[in-house]
Amino acid sequence: MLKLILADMDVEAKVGEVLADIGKAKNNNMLADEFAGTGVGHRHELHAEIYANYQAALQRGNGVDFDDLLLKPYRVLMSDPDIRNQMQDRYQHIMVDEFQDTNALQFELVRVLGDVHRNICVVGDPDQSIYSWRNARPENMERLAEVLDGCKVFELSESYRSTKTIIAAASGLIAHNKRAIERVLFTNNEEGEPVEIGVTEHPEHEASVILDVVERRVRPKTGGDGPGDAQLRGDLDRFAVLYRTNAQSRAIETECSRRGVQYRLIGGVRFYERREIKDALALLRIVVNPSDETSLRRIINVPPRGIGPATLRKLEEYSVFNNVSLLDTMLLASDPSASHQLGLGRAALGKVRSFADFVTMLISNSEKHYPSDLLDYALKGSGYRDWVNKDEETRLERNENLKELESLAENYSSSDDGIEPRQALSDLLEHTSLFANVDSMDEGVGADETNVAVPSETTGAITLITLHQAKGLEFDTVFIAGANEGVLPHAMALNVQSQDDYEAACGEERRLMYVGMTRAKRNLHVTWSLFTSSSLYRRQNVPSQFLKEIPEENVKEVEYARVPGRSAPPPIAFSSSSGIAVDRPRFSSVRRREQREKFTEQGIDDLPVEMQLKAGQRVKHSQFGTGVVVNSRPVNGDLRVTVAFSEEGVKMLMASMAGLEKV
Ligand SMILES: Nc1ncnc2c1ncn2[C@@H]1O[C@H](COP(=O)(O)OP(=O)(O)OP(=O)(O)O)[C@@H](O)[C@H]1O
Repeated sequence: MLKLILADMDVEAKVGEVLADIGKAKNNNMLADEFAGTGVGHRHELHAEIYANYQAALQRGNGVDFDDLLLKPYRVLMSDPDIRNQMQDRYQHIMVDEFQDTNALQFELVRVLGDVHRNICVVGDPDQSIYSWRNARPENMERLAEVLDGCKVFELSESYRSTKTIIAAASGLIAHNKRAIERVLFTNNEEGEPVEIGVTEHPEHEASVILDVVERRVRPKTGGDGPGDAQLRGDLDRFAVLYRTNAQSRAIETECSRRGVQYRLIGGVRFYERREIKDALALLRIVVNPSDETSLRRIINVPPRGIGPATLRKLEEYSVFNNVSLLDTMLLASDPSASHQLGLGRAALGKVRSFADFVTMLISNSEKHYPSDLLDYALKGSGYRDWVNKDEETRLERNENLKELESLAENYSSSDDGIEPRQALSDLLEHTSLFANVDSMDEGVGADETNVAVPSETTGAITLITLHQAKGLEFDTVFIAGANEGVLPHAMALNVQSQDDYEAACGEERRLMYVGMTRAKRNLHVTWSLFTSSSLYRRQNVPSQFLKEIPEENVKEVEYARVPGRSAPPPIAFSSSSGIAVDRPRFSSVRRREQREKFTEQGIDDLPVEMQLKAGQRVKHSQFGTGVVVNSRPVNGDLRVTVAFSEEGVKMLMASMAGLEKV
């Protein structure tokens, strides 16, 4: 929808940036005109204008976005005392978990709803705040204590989950963040094993190392035939592999498949994000809300029915110019003067009319037919079912998914409880909307056109999950994979404008690592890889800066691959299939300290020639253009460079990833 608005306005703006600004404004309780007044400059004015047009388009389509689901009720509560009283009376006790991840508007909603009875109980941990990019405000915890008179604060400092060593390791890491409250966790659990930090060759090798550890742990003392053994499969539930980005699951998935180890991929393509489910629900949504243009656009030419982009464009132009809905515009196709008005030829008009007639027929039938019959008819009548069946490769999976949706629709298809068919359809769609967006926050989630098989939610499988999604969960053994600089912390946190931005962004990445580490009950393994791949053209990685922040007395280092420049020979006995490590005795503390000091004290002259960028050096960047190095500092074998670009201003970059050319 936003792309269309930008095209109509004939302006160039980045969709992601505009949506982020609109979301931020809404989460901070600002309508478009209020947002306009909060800043200056061309970009701000443009985004404010786009926000206003976006809101008008939502209203035309009788729709709201997710942020409106907070903003609109809040505005109603604040402007209508009757509704406010009613709601305050209905919710006499309010409990909120993960309060550190609430935004400004959620805070206000809780405060207003609980203002009469004042029975508010919230739980949260500012050290686990990982959603600032969704406008979360960890300081809401302290603010609530300030605004609620007589509020009692209970410190929950005892961990019942993890071993002493894991708690100490995670606490040592998070102590590197600037924190408003320095919470000290303790546990009465056992001391436990040291946290294992393993260096591997490349992601495939890393996956292999992880699976080796799993296999060793689940292998029975006597009998059995490896993890394929039924008795052992239950064991696999105790393991989880955590990673920063969805894309990282590839290597681990492949290795699991290769070894026949069951895995459960969390955050892959979920049921409601699968293409056929979205298409089927779009058909039903138009029936309930004929002005829902997003849904109409989704299936107007799915399956292909000859209403191509050029025809759609003309329909949309007419719709926007005359301020009528897209479906109403399509219905004009029956009018004798339509060809002239819409600027469409006879063939195109016929196709538009035919589909518009089909949709109106569905709408009228929704008065008398319950959702399961209606869905069946919609899929057949629209040609969708035949279209799905044409694709040999995917038809089984897609039909199974549609069948599952029909089973759900059946739950809403009985006249026994006196609910009318149209109301039943609304109820069904409301149910699906709630589940369709639960926590689908992470990058990479929601692939649309190609469904990836998601292993069933059975027991007996390793969990593969992003760090963000692992929040709140716990496992006996946790692997944090890909602990490389640029991955964790993510490159986005490294390539920022200023030291303050860097500290804020890296602080959040550190909290993410902290969340990951505290998911482990007994064993924690953190791995990183020396190279980006096994190919000849691979690039060298740098270990995550977080690794050296974990107190060394809680760590055991294992070299599954030889680290260049380290004098000690790698204590590895490679098996024929993969690198099964023979544990290396720990460095003595003195030697380790010497090594670290050497590492951090490395000067610019020790770096590869192309990375030796000193103040005053002119450089060129593919995106930011030319600039001058203002400052540079070696960090962990890499170089943090501050560059003043003539067009784009000052940016802080990591030399290994920025691709800076000396000019
Ligand atoms: N009082 C208790 N006695 C024994 N075990 C407990 C107690 N409280 C919690 N646990 C156990 O400790 C573990 C962590 O508890 P819980 O998930 O409630 O913590 P949490 O504070 O929500 O953690 P996080 O926010 O880090 O996910 C669980 O396995 C839980 O069963």
